[in-house]
Amino acid sequence: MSFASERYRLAAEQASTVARALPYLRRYAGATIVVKYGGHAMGDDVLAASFGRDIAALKQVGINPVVVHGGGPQINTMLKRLAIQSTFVEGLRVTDEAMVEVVEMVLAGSVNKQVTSLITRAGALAVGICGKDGGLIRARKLTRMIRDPDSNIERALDLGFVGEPAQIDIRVIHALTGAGLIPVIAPVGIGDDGQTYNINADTAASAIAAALQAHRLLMLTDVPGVLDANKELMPELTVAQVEAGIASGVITGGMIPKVENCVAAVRGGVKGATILDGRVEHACLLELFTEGGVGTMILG
Ligand SMILES: Nc1ncnc2c1ncn2[C@@H]1O[C@H](COP(=O)(O)OP(=O)(O)O)[C@@H](O)[C@H]1O
Ligand SMILES: CC(=O)N[C@@H](CCC(=O)OP(=O)(O)O)C(=O)O
Repeated sequence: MSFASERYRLAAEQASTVARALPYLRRYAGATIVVKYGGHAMGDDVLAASFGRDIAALKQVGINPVVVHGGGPQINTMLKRLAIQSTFVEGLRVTDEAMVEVVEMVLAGSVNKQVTSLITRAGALAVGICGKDGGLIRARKLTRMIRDPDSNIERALDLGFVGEPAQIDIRVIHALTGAGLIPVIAPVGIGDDGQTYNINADTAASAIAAALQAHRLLMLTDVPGVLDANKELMPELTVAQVEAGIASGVITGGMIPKVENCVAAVRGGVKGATILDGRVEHACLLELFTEGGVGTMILG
């Protein structure tokens, strides 16, 4: 093959990739996409760099990504160094006064700046904030009820300074996106009394996506999506199917709050919430720029 025809072949290949992406670029032009980036995915440098490039690429093609990150494993590492024991109830970290200080330091400090740097290094401008900034997440103490299996009596569990979003003020997000910047949000909220609250990152992402009336919520995790009893990926789930999956014990553990937060997002007006594999390079682009997507979409 001559040099000229090889040059045309390569160019045709590249052009057809662009042509295939065009309908999706049109579909998502100007759309807000909230991406929840979990702490597990951050451990791998190659994947982390790929995540940063994907978010920067979304911005560069006229989409408005808003990143909400976790950092559970990073908090664990710091607590271990400080010799502080940590316990979880139904996937939530019981957070006392000493611990909430560490949680804020790690989430709103090192992790937030790490995620911001990933995106900025990829050529877009990201700004790291937490739920306290601009009054973004007003939180209230979360109370969890559990039923004693022996007595069948329900009682409230005290999780300490674990919060849930009471009110979301999106002005700071609009101020950033309006200036061409990408908000990167740590899930730490502020109570009416100024108290710092530790908020599960999936819950924060869902509440922010609903408040923004986002086009899509993408939850990056460490499985391909929601799997059925045969461990097969379920590409779509209705709210009724989610409820059935939990009732039958097919959806368990950390996947329960994840699907519930997706349901809350779609009920709150988000068009589609997807759980997808953050261990796959370019997971966000694969989900958004292909017809079927790759993960499990929870439909309203
Ligand atoms: N039906 C299911 N499909 C997929 N994963 C499930 C299912 N039921 C339970 N899981 C578990 O949920 C986990 C994801 O939740 P979690 O560990 O809390 O995620 P993250 O740390 O990303 O927030 C998976 O690693 C898997 O072990
Ligand atoms: C209340 C609560 O459990 N908060 C979480 C916040 C971080 C988080 O959710 O991080 P991942 O998404 O990486 O799991 C925690 O303390 O670990």
